[in-house]
Amino acid sequence: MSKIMKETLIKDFKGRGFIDNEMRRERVQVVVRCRPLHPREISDGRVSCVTVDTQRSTIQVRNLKNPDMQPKLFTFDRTYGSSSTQREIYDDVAHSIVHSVMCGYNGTILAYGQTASGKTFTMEGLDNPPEMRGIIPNAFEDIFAHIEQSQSSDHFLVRASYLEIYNEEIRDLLSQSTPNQYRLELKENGDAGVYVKNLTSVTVQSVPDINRLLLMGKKNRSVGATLMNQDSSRSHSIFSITVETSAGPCSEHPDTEKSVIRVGKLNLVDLAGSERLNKTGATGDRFRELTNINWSLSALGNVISALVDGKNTHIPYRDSKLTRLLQDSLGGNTRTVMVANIGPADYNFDESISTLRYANRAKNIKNKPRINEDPKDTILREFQEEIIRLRAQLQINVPEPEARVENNTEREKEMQMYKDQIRQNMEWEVTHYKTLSEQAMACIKADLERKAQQEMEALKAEKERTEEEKQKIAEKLLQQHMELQSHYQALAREKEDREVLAQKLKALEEKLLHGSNSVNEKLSEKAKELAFREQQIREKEYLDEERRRKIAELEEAQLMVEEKCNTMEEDVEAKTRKLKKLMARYQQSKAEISTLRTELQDTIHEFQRERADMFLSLRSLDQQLQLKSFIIEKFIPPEEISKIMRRAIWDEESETWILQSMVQKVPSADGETRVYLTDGIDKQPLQRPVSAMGRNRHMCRQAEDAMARGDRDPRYMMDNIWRLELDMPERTTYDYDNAIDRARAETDVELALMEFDDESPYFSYESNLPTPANLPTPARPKSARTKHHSRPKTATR
Ligand SMILES: Nc1ncnc2c1ncn2[C@@H]1O[C@H](COP(=O)(O)OP(=O)(O)OP(=O)(O)O)[C@@H](O)[C@H]1O
Repeated sequence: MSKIMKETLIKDFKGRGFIDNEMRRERVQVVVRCRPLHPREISDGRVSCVTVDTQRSTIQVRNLKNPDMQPKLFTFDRTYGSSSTQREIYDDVAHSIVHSVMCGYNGTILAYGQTASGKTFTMEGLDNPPEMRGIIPNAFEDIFAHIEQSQSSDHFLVRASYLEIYNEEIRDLLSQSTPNQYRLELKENGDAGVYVKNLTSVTVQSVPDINRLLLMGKKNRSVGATLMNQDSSRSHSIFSITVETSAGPCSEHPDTEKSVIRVGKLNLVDLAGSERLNKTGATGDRFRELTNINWSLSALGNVISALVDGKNTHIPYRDSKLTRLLQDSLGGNTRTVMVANIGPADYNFDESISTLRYANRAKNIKNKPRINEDPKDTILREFQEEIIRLRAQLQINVPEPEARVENNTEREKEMQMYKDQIRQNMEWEVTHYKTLSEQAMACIKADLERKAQQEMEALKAEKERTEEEKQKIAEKLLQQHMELQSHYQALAREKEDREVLAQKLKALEEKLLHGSNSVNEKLSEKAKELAFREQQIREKEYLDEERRRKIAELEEAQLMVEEKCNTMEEDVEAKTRKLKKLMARYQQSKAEISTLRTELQDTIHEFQRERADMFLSLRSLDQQLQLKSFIIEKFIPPEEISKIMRRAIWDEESETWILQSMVQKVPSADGETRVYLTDGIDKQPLQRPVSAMGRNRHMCRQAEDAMARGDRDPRYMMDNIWRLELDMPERTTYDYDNAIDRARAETDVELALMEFDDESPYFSYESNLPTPANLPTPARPKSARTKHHSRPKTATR
């Protein structure tokens, strides 16, 4: 990031009062958006109880049921009324966070509020028309326009992931697996902090790419209809965009050979809506969803309170998956903005007040944002190194086969030249000898014949030699041809390899985005638009700041003028005015105290309501627990329960009970592995049963005893089993002559008559049924006469 950029950011945040100079800390920015009344609310005759003052960033809520009650006034960093536009919200709230993510900061934008208050509308908006798009799609456009605008030496790698927390389970919304397979675990390590193991992270190159991911994830999200919202989000969702930036040897680091890599992560969080249990009357799955939503939101509230309190050394991040995932955003190293959404309708008075209180507390959280510079294991660094390696591999010089072909043709030309010379010599000799006399000709002829004879012989010898040489040359040529062939093949293979490498290089280079590489008409237009908008935002901020400053100055000047009145009359008047002012202030303070009192009352009422809600869910959980204990007590033998309890271990990571394996393998001193059977305390070596002496097959204990008694009962003869407990089946009848059996029968009758008492809350007798004392003695069942079951008869062989 250039120095100017950094300074602008700091100035921007200081200007808004988010940065505390000494501590380098930054407040969580909190803005409130109040949506318009729904057509349904209007037709139901609902009216607005909310007044938004965008100039003073205040919001006032009146209780229309109780007009005597003082309206409640809250002040935030910014407030937006029903006429606010999506663009306005993005420019004021999200733009600077997205901007800082591009510079290597982490940023979080969080939408909070009651169900149907407009969280999803603020975060995602509508697809069409484009002006209705929310923070998430606008952030996509902004990120890619920033990349487009940056210098060509800068490289970027953009990745996206999308998850939801549904019923305290983390689900990967970009996974191709079926819903049951995409539940993920949370992990923590020093460098990465809290992260989700195996979460799908997709590299994206353009706005349409990332929009496709958002659409895909939205299809997988858990939504359902509630009384207030047809498409209510039943889970908290987090869309994360990680931008890795390689800034190249820049003005800040001129001597570095390697470029500096910065990693910024933007979390776009759409929380599930809070709802009162007793207001919705939800049952079944909806009840479970709602309990989990309220649970995690109250865990978030507890984290906010603990952070704001300042005295708390323990912040309960581990209470829910949501708070663990937002650990860095609340009190960590992230720039955070919370958008609290409310509905204006009078019947939502309680919920709106509760949301505003929640947001008011969050205003005081302080974070310590820092740039993530050169963190370990960045994917961008890996890609850059791989690209350098591939380029080097592709640049190795390979001699081209054409050169060899050229050599061959030159040799052929030389041969042709020699042939031409010999032919010319011969032609000259023939024309010279034609001019001589006959005698001389005879002499010459004889001489020539002799010479010819000699030459013939010499030629014959030469021919033979040439034949041999020709043979050798042919062999050599063949060998050369084969060599050439294999060389061509090697070259073809090399060419293929190079093509593969080039493709790999192209794919890698395409994943990296460059400032000027990605120039295309549309994007350039977008970049221009972005620059223009940025200018507008700055101007708007400057004007806002100016306006605030002028109001303060005028107020101050007014006071000064009043104080400077010289004449007595003026003095008296001024003093009277001052007195009036003091009186007004006194009245105001009095009113404030009474407001605080009513607020305290409200808080107590709210607390009582929340307690009632909690009690309701606790009771339901307690009932379920009692039912399970009841089933365990009545249907599982106590020794089995204690065995399971001994073997059960609480697994911190998966937050579930797991059963220790019954078979334990322990390496012994002699290097062998012994196998033991364990019930959690005792260990018995697991061995094959010993064969009875003189027998060639294993026998059970009963068979051995029977042998010892001399009993030759044939039913043990074929026993080849480890352990055989010949337990009798459970008794199903009672023996009324036996005192214990009689008591058991009476207890069973009592249990059959018991019902769950909502008030106590314990099991009690059904009120309209007779108690066991009044019961007539049940008729003695016939089978009860038998004291014991007769042993089942074994089939004789
Ligand atoms: N500022 C707004 N302008 C116009 N319509 C809005 C605005 N805010 C919300 N709405 C409309 O209100 C309805 C509910 O909004 P939305 O689904 O965003 O609520 P939510 O808070 O996300 O609810 P839940 O928590 O149940 O998911 C939608 O039909 C949406 O279009």
